[in-house]
Amino acid sequence: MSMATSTLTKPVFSSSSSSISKPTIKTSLVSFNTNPIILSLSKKKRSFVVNNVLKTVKPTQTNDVLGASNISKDVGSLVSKPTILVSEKLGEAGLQVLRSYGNVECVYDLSQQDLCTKISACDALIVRSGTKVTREVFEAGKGRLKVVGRAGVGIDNVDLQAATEFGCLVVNAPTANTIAAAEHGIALLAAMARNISQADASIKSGKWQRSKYVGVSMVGKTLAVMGFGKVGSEVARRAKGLGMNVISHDPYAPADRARAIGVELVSFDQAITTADFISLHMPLTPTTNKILNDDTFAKMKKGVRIVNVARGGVIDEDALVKALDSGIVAQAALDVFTEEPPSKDSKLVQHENVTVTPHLGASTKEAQEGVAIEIAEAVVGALNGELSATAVNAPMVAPEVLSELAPYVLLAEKLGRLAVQLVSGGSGIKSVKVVYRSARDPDDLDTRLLRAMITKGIIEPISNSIINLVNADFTAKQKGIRISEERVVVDSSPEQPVDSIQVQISNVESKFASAVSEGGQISIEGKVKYGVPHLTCVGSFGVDVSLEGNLILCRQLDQPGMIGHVGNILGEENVNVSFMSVGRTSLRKKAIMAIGVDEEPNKEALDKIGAVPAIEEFVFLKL
Ligand SMILES: NC(=O)C1=CN([C@@H]2O[C@H](COP(=O)(O)OP(=O)(O)OC[C@H]3O[C@@H](n4cnc5c(N)ncnc54)[C@H](O)[C@@H]3O)[C@@H](O)[C@H]2O)C=CC1
Ligand SMILES: O=C(O)C(=O)COP(=O)(O)O
Repeated sequence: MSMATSTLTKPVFSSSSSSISKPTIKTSLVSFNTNPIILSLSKKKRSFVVNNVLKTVKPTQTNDVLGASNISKDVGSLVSKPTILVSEKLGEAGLQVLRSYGNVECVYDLSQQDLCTKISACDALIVRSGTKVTREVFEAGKGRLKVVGRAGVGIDNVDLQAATEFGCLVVNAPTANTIAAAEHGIALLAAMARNISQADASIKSGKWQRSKYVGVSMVGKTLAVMGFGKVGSEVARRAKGLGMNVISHDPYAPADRARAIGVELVSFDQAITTADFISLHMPLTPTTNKILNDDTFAKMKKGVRIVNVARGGVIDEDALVKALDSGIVAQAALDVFTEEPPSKDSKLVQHENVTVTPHLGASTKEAQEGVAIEIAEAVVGALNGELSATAVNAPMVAPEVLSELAPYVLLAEKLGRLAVQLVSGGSGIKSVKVVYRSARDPDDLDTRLLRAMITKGIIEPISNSIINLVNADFTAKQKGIRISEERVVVDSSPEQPVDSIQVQISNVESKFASAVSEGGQISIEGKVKYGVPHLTCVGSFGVDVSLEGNLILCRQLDQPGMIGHVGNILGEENVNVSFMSVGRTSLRKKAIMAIGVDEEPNKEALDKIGAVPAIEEFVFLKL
């Protein structure tokens, strides 16, 4: 089969028409809700037309993989600044970063109901540990809430599953409060060993009880650090400086990192049975929930001392009270509680052998400023459509990979969008196959971003879902769409990450029969040329049309004058043609004409195209 392609940047006008056979399959306009019209897309600014007025907005990334330009389908919200709700105290430096970007509302101590009400008008939410970001919050923020920033490490107060389902990115600030938390752990350890808070309260109540508050020494004692991550390892380092023998349990920590600071990694049981002091530094997860309980306390050395600056939930608090009462645990120093604040009459808090602080681990001036800046930058980046290095519920894509893939991301989304419009009925899609042709080794090509954007292109036109890198796979699965990928190594330049992307949709009827390949699937293929996405193949027909504006695909008998004829019709209706390309299977037989148009042709124009006798079928597609 020979395939010839000719490409013209402007239509060639000719009045010749032909009167060969009647059209067989005709289709009409496919209309979708689309995003605001982006008129200029430069690194410096974006311009939008709203009520006939040209407006510009802050710089944004062109590779908007998080769908930030899709925050709302309302154009007005795009030209106004995003609204960022800060629901807990945040350092001033971070607030300044946020204020220079959006409207910042700081409203603290919101009830769950008030948070849900407020969130529906917010693009971003910044929280610390005190705000419960539940499924209801994500439901209320649906369609607008784009990112939740956790100004700190622990994200156990955020329903990550719900965030993912609603396509909301969750970012945290994992590094800026490490030292503060470690220092607080050490402070609690020393304060507990020397009865500082109890002695302080005693002397302030007029007593002088020197013999009552004899403490224990730390030097030479064994400290078990449970969780050898950022905080745990800094606690270990400091405890070594105090002359303690430090062991650690962390199933995921590399032994050489521990060894480097003189810490032995041991099993959970070995840690808790040999320790004089236990310091907890693991996240609260279903596995670590109540990891210290009746059974584990029973295994500990009598008189063990426990520090918790991780999360209250890692300890069964009732079991700890029992262990304190029985003397298994001599003392505990707690910064965190299952319920915060704990009830006033909490037996644990009131226990004379317990030292407590109100979740102060991260509360140093330095840490709060650092965390605030870290989270503000991550949130602003996310609102710009960038992927954050601290994304908690999205695949990490390195910035260099992101920038390299940028034009392919656009191509992927447009191919998905085109492919779905070729399906008759626009629904019932079960199986999508994506074929990437690339000279790269498959290990050097991260296709998650491309797959997500194809999924976005396929699903968004046929549903109310807003798809981005966060929720693409989840939503596809939920809608019963199986997306498989195939890599074909081709002999082209490995400089380019991808040579071509082909999207195939199987087991569906097409409203444009020529888009169905010999294998029976709807199949379209595209390439990036000079940084611009192009459609290069429709079914078995080769074409070459840049994927900008809208597209008309016509199948006609290959004969002179067709381009001019259709171009004339569009010209008469004031529709500007940006690109034209003809692909044919063999001379004077069937040909496909791909016409890029800036405007959406009206019904009359489309009817006139349909009435051209040589045109057998056509479809208008919105990109
Ligand atoms: N009290 C406070 O104000 C603060 C509390 N934190 C809490 O401290 C904890 C640790 O924070 P980072 O060190 O920054 O996190 P990280 O992620 O660097 O370290 C956590 C470590 O726990 C380990 N881990 C996971 N499951 C474990 C298990 N079952 N047993 C033992 N180890 C396990 C992980 O492998 C990881 O190495 C978090 O829960 C965080 O929320 C952090 C900062 C301040
Ligand atoms: O970063 C963490 O995990 C913390 O626990 C700190 O919490 P906060 O931001 O002080 O409410």
